[in-house]
Amino acid sequence: MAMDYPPEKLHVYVSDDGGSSITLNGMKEAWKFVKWWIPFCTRYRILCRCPEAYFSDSENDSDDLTENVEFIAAKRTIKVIQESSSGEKEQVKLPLLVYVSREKRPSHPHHFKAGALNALYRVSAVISNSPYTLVLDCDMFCSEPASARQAMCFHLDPKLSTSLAFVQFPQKFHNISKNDIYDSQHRSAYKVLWQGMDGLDGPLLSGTGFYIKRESLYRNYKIKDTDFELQEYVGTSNEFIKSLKQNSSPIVNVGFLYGTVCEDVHTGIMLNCNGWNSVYCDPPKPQFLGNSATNLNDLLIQGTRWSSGLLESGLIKICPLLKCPLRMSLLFVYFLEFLCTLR
Ligand SMILES: O=c1ccn([C@@H]2O[C@H](COP(=O)(O)OP(=O)(O)O[C@H]3O[C@H](CO)[C@@H](O)[C@H](O)[C@H]3O)[C@@H](O)[C@H]2O)c(=O)[nH]1
Ligand SMILES: [Mn+2]
Repeated sequence: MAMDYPPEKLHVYVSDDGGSSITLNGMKEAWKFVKWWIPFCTRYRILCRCPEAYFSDSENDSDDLTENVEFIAAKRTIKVIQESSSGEKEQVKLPLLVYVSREKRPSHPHHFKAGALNALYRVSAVISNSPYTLVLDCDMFCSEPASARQAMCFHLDPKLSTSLAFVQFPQKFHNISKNDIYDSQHRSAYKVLWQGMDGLDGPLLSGTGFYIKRESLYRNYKIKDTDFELQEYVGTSNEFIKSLKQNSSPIVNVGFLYGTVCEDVHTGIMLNCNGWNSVYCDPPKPQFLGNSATNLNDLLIQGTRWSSGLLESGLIKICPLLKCPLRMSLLFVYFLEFLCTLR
C-alpha cells in the first residue's frame, strides 16, 4: 500500500486462502491506519514502510530526523494510532485494497499456492486488469518502497520488453542467525546461480518478490474455443471471460501451473519454453524481507520439496532438453537440467 508509485495505478489484492474473519478484520484496521501511515512515510521519507519492522528498530530513522522535534511527536502519534487503530483521517489518495478469500474443502483439489494465485488473477482481471503484478508471500514485507519503479525500468525498456516475462528480486530474510550454519539465506541460489542465469535467459521464477507481465501468464494459445469450452480452462465467470477477450490477443490456459509442489519453478520453465525470458534485479539494499526456515528439520522438509519439484519439472513434466531447446539458448537448457537434476 505504501509503495513509491502513483496510488491510482496500484491495486493491492490480499489473499486469505481458506478465509478467516480475523484476517478480514485485520485488513479493515490496516485500512484505517494506512490513511495516517502513508502521509507520515511520504513526509519524512521513511524507507522501511512495513509498520511492524519500522517500529521494531529505531535505526530506521535517518540521522537528521532523530533531532527533529516535530518528527518525534508525529512518530509517537502514529504509534499510538497503530496500537489503538482509532481515528479517521480525511482524504488521502490510496491504492485500491481488495480482500480475496476462497473456500477450501478436503473433497475438492485447491492446488495450494498456485490455486490461490490463479484465484487472485481471476478476480483482478475483472476489477483492475493491470498489465504487471508483484507477487509477494504472506511471510514477506517490502523493506524499501522503490522496487516497482526499478522493475518497471526493465519492463518498459524497448529492447527487453517484448520478450520479458518477469523481473525477479532475490529472496532475503530478516531472521537469519549470525553464523547461518544451514545456509537459510540460500546463498548458492541468490548470490551465485541466479546471477549466472541472468547472463543467459534469466533466473528461474522464485515464488515471491517478482514483477510479472500478465500477458506472459496467458501463454501463447489464441482463443478459438466457444465461451462454453473456455469455461473449462478459466472457470465460469462470464465477466472474466469478457476481460480475457478485451486483451488485444485473447488467449487461454491462464495462470500458474498445477500438479507440482514447486508451482513457481514449473511455471517459470514453461514461460522459458514459450520463448519468454526474465531479469534478475539485486540492488544493494534488499527490497523485500521474509522469514526463512532456520532449523534443520524445517530446512530439510523445504529442501526435499524443492529438490523433488525441480526434478519433477526439469526431467519429467517439462524437460527443456527434449521439449524446447530451440526456444532457449543451449547453455541455458544445460544449466536448467543441471539445476533440476543435481540440486
Ligand atoms: O494452500 C496454500 C499454501 C501456500 N500458500 C501461500 O504460499 C506462500 C509460500 O508458502 P510458505 O509456507 O511460506 O512456503 P516456503 O517454503 O517458504 O515457500 C518457498 O517455496 C515455494 C515453492 O515451493 C514458493 O512458492 C515460495 O514463494 C517460496 O518462498 C505463502 O504466502 C502462503 O500463503 C497459499 O496461499 N495457499
Ligand atoms: Mn515462506
